[in-house]
Amino acid sequence: MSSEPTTAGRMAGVEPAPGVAKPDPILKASGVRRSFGGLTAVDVQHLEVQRGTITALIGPNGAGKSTLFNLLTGFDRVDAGQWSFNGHRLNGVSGHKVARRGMVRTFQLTKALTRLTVMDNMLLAAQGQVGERMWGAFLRPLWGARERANVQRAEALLERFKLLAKRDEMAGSLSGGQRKLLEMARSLMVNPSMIMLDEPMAGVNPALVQSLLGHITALRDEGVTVLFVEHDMDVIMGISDWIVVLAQGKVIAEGCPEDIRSNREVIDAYLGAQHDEPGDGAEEER
Ligand SMILES: Nc1ncnc2c1ncn2[C@@H]1O[C@H](COP(=O)(O)OP(=O)(O)OP(=O)(O)O)[C@@H](O)[C@H]1O
Repeated sequence: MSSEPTTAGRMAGVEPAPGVAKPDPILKASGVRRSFGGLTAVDVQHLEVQRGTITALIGPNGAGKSTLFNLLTGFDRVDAGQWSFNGHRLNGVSGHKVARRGMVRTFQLTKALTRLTVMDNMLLAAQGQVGERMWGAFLRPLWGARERANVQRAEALLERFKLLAKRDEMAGSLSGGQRKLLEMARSLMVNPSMIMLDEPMAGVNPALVQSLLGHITALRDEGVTVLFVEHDMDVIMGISDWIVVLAQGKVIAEGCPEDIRSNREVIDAYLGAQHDEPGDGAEEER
């Protein structure tokens, strides 16, 4: 174990260039395109995600981040391209099967899920990906050996995410931050090797941000690969091992936080678009 390179060590020799090859990619995508009418939402020539890292996917509003997440996880169909996870092609594989292969994405609590208890949310997630076949899951007998194991796993995860006391409460009664914790806990029910988080800090009060950040880095340290979309630059710069910048559907830059911070193209495309006010960029709003 001592000869294992650290995360930073593994990324140290990687050139900060769009589409660059990684030493041990868990996810590889090539020529992935998706249009809506005349609008090309995603047009990624090549992208690799290094195993065991926290990789941020950033970009201005409408850059295609959520669409790319949906495509890679089987919740939307590509117009062209292929991608593989752990060396297996994922084209045409449905969302819940992608999850079973170890790549999960978090889902916001839908209205229906807020009316279930925290524990039921966890148990549904164990059946595959939440959002699909959820009612079908209830029709199956719940108390086999597998279900008991699921309850145990759910309890352990709820304890880890400090939600065990809430196990029998409706998910809808949780605060914004607790919902994010539940979304993360739920996605871990299938023991994934990669987790994709869509804006994990959105709507979270500052006191819980540190706790969420701690959970994300702990997952990485346990070997789970994390890919996340986020707008908060402090969060992005603080925990990312690698950052991929998307603009108008294309990867325009990649690199470690220091590379990205000083990348002129990123500042123009991302920060320029984020801050509508003309100025010298010295002031920080909000
Ligand atoms: N189902 C859809 N039908 C039509 N257009 C869509 C659809 N989904 C996304 N788009 C468009 O595709 C583009 C990319 O959207 P997407 O939501 O992927 O961007 P994003 O980077 O996640 O943005 P944000 O940061 O605002 O969430 C946008 O112009 C959006 O309006």
